[in-house]
Amino acid sequence: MIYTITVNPSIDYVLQLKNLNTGEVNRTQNDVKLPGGKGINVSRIMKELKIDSTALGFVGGATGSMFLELLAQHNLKTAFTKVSEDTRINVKINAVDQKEETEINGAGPAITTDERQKFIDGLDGVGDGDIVVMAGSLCKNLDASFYLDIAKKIQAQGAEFIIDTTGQALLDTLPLHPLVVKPNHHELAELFDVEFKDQQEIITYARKLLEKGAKHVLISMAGDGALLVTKDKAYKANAPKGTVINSVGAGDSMIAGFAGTFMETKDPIESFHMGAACGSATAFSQDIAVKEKIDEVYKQINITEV
Ligand SMILES: Nc1ncnc2c1ncn2[C@@H]1O[C@H](COP(=O)(O)OP(=O)(O)OP(=O)(O)O)[C@@H](O)[C@H]1O
Ligand SMILES: O=P(O)(O)OC[C@@]1(O)O[C@H](CO)[C@@H](O)[C@@H]1O
Repeated sequence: MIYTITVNPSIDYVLQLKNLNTGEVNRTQNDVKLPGGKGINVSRIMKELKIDSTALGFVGGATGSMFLELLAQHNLKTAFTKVSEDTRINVKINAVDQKEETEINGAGPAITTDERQKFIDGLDGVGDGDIVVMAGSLCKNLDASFYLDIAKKIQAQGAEFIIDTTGQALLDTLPLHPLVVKPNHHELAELFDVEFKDQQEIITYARKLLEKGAKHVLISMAGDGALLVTKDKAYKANAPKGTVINSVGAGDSMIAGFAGTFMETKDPIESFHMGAACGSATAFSQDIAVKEKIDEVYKQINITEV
């Protein structure tokens, strides 16, 4: 079984307007509310790929109830831990004429010691052969060691983990050998406090994540595609041409496509191909991509050694 952990899920309030004028009243052309959060997006893509997953995390308050209602439409298996503070609302603004996406993400609820413990105890059933995907920001009073504690616990129970987070929280988990890490190229540069001049430098720094313990390293580069870097090789997936509608969740979709395919095939290149297809398919969709879109985009992706 794959478990996804979204510590800090959200209602994603996606607003589309022609132009965003800050300091003025702006009116939307179209708006939707989606059940958001990185692990949720991973579970949603896995559902499209017919791969079973259970979504875990903290939910609370009236916004938490609405989040669960929105999520119910997707028929995912879930086991959330209830908390007393409200689930956050994240605002995503797509200014169509300006071709600009602006995101404002809430801080999310504070988690009490009891709620934290209840969540950790809920992982007792995770075991041999399971994969746990941990993705997204932590709630405001959870320290960076939260992911590390989970990784240690589920590993002791025989499961593997994938982590999609940034900064020190990511670096701390590398000695535990995560199955996959997927920083985007900006996050990779920040990790090492460098600026990349070319693709070769990105590959060099991605390899440092392998040296520190990651089993597979993907680097996503939005409209420039993605890289899969192994000890002695590197592969590039192109980003097919298409109309970008809402790229929120493209990175999560890539992780879902990679992890789901890897669990079934153990073939990193085929998994990368599917990951890239899911990422671009989501960028070309209003919401997280559906299977038909993924299949269409898959045929337009080429994986080349670089
Ligand atoms: N404009 C685009 N055109 C085509 N493919 C795209 C585009 N944006 C994203 N993708 C695909 O999706 C992958 C993941 O996107 P991106 O690099 O934006 O991830 P991210 O920064 O983790 O995003 P997020 O946090 O919003 O999920 C890219 O590597 C690429 O394959
Ligand atoms: O604030 P975080 O946890 O880093 O990111 C949360 C978020 O931006 O990530 C998803 C897209 O990747 C969205 O569904 C959600 O709103």
